[in-house]
Amino acid sequence: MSEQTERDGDYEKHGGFPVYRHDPDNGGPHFGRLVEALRVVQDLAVSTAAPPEVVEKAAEQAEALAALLAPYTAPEGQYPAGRSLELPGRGSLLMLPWTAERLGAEGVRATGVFRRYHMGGNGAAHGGVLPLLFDDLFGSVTHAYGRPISRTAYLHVNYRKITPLDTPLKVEGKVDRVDGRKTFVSARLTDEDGTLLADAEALMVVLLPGQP
Ligand SMILES: CCCCC/C=C\C/C=C\C/C=C\C/C=C\CCCC(=O)SCCNC(=O)CCNC(=O)[C@H](O)C(C)(C)COP(=O)(O)OP(=O)(O)OC[C@H]1O[C@@H](n2cnc3c(N)ncnc32)[C@H](O)[C@@H]1OP(=O)(O)O
Repeated sequence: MSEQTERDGDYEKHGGFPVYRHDPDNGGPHFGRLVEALRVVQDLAVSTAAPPEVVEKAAEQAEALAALLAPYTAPEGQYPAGRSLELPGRGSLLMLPWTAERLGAEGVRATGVFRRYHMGGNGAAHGGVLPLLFDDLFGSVTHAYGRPISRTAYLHVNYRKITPLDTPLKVEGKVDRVDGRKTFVSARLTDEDGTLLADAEALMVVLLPGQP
């Protein structure tokens, strides 16, 4: 493997995408703990008003943590973040810390909560995190359906009700229709009572050989 991320034009008939494989170790024994601790830090970073001496100490510790990890930067597809299927958000801080409960051709279901870090205004989830949730779900839906690697061409979200924080929620997505390179998908976000909070539909387009 070269210094560059491995790219294979015929990577399971996908486009010119880096090779991604599930990390069966989920990053090893401590990775999930690290990601959760960092999520707590994110929650606190957006919701604390600490005095300057505490902020200074926190900044020093954050800088020390960054310096500890920096030597281990790896090429795309070769670090556990995003590939650790058993961890919330697949171990990626970018993703919502949700867990897939069903992952198959019939559809994908995930459960989780929006946390303090995801707040928009007045105690509700930020409108921008719902498309993130749906977009990532649609990647999984398309993959689990057995479609080659595809990119989102459009994503439409209907915000039906305020999405609460710290409340167990469920999202379910499925393939509605396939037409050549096009996969039409849809999903619903509901609370535990089944109340519809948002729904979305998207078009995923299969990448051509070598397409980024
Ligand atoms: C993640 C799992 C990790 C765990 C590890 C385990 C396994 C891993 C294995 C696999 C990983 C699984 C999933 C993750 C993989 C990938 C996810 C990546 C998701 C993204 O990263 S997403 C980022 C945001 N996304 C973009 O950044 C797209 C930018 N964009 C483009 O790259 C082009 O735009 C493209 C390619 C979309 C199309 O371009 P193009 O030139 O190839 O094709 P063209 O334009 O001809 O469209 C073909 C047909 O789609 C119709 N069409 C197109 N666009 C339309 C629209 N907007 N509305 C209505 N119809 C549309 C046309 O009308 C035509 O239809 P028709 O054939 O009927 O005429």
